[in-house]
Amino acid sequence: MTAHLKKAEVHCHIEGATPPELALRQARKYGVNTSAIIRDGAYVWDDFTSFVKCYDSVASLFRTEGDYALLAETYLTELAEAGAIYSEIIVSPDHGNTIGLGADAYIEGLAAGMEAAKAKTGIESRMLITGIRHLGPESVVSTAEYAAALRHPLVTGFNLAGEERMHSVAEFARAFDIVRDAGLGLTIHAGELSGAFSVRDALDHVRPSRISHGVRAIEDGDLVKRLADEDVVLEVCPGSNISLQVFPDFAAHPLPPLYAAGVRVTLNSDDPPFFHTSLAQEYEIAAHVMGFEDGELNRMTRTAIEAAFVDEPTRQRLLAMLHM
Ligand SMILES: Nc1ncnc2[nH]cnc12
Ligand SMILES: [Zn+2]
Repeated sequence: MTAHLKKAEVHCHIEGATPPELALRQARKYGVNTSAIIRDGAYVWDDFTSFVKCYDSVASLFRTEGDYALLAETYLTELAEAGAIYSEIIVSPDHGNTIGLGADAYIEGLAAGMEAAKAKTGIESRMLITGIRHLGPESVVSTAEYAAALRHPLVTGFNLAGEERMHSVAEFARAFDIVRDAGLGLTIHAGELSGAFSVRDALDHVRPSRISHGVRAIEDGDLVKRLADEDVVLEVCPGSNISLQVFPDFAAHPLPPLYAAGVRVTLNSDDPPFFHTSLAQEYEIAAHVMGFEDGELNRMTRTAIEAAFVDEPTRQRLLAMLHM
């Protein structure tokens, strides 16, 4: 059992955290037919491309500040009930723009939900704005410019998500330069759908402190050593990787050998209901399927706090909570 452990995660896409029941409620509110995206209470997709399509349809069910506040509050409250003290949610102002809400109202709605969850449960959270890779480098530069200018206290980082097999990392270097200069924390999806080369490219062109996934670094021993030597933190999402068939099963997942090689790793849920998981379940699988002991799981939680994009007093307060 891992229910008693304190937990933290630094990688969850907020629209991807929508419980199907909430999506159904939103669909009723807006008169949207969901038969193509939800069947028998579960999201319908069968590969990364159809996953993104389903994800975008779910995102389109959130149309007001209040809708986004409800989503953030719902997710973070449930996470806190599972023992989480900290969460970084990946947010995409592009979704706010697409639905006609606008980026500022999108961010303010999420922030209101994060504050409501904190008031109820104590959970601390931050937002990472993400560029969407398959929309291309120009779109990601605009998103980076928006993130750099925003200066919202709860927006502390930048990510690049989406179809990893499109474009080269080098094409996004300028976007990351913009947000680095603005003082945002940097992480990037790599080594999930693409191989070890994508992790090396990310390190060389973006210089992030963390990599979203990064697990396919296991294909290259020198790269694994580089990750360990350079203290790069991996945001590992085992349930997501199995659902998307990056690895055939949990027995083949590289989390244990990465950990054994001294790579700093964290446990994350990615898009929990899409991948039939939750942060609590990721801890359970790490314990009971991968064989990690409580002390090792606590070390992953500590790594998440150490690598979190928060100010130092907040980090010290969260680290102290791990000892309580
Ligand atoms: N697992 C994932 N990989 C890349 N982009 C995403 N967007 C939402 N979930 C994602
Ligand atoms: Zn992700």
